[in-house]
Amino acid sequence: MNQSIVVDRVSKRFTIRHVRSLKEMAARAVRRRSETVDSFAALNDVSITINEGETVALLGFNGSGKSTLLKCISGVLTPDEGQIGVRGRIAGLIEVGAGFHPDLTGRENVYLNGAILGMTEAQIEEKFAEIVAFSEIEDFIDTEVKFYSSGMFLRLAFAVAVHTDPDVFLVDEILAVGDEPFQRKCLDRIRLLRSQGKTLVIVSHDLNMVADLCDRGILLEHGVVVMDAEPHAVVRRMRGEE
Ligand SMILES: Nc1ncnc2c1ncn2[C@@H]1O[C@H](COP(=O)(O)OP(=O)(O)OP(=O)(O)O)[C@@H](O)[C@H]1O
Repeated sequence: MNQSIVVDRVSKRFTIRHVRSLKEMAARAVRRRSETVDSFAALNDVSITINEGETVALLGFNGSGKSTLLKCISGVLTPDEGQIGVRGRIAGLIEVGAGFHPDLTGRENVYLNGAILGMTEAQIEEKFAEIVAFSEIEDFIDTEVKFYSSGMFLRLAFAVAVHTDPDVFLVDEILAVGDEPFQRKCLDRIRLLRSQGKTLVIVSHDLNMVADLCDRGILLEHGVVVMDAEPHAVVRRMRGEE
C-alpha cells in the first residue's frame, strides 16, 4: 500500500512569555529583561505513517498538539526537528477563514482560495456554480466576507476545499460551527471522499462521530503519540473505560 503522509520524528517547540509582578518587572528592567521566556514541546518526537485511503482520527484533550500536527502536515508550520512527506494535493480546513481576504467578496475569495489550494482559473470557473450551490450562500456571494457569520465562512471554505479534488484532506474541528443540516452534508461529503480512496485526517471533539467515521485513531498526550489503534478503543481509553 502506498504511503500518503509520513511524519518522521517531528518536534515543534513554542515559547511562552510570562510577565510577572510590577516589582519583578522593575527588577528585570534593570537587568534589561521584562519577561521570562520558557519553551515547551507541543510535539515531541512524533512519528506516524498514514497510507493512501486511510481515514484517521487525531485524538487528544485540549492542548495535546493535534492542531499543531495538522498545521505541520499542511505546511502552515515548519517542524523544528524531523521531516514530513505528503504525496499528492493537500486541502486543509484547519482555521476557518484562513486564506480568505475580509475585504473581498465571497465570489472573489472563491477564486483566491481556489488558487491557494492549487486550482487554475479555468478549473475554478468550471466548478464555481457547484461550489456556490454546495455552500448554499448564493444570496451573499457578492457580499464582502467580513460580514459573514462563522457558519457562512465554514460553508464557503468547505465548499472550495472539497471541490479542489484533494488527495489528502485535513479537517480540524471546524464542523462545530456549521448548523446541523450543513454538518450532515459535510459528513456525507467526507464519507464520499473516503469511498473514493482519499486520505483523510480529522480532528474533532465529537468522539462518537469520529470513531464511527474513521478506520484508525491516533491519541496524542502532551505532544506524544501514546496510542495508535482502532478508533473506538482509543475513545474508550480517553474516557477512562479501559
Ligand atoms: N503559535 C503558538 N504559540 C505558542 N503556543 C502555541 C501556538 N500554537 C499552539 N500552541 C500551544 O501548543 C500546545 C498544543 O496546541 P494545539 O492547538 O496543537 O492543541 P490541540 O490538541 O489542537 O488543542 P485543542 O483540542 O484545544 O484544539 C498548546 O499548549 C498551545 O497553547
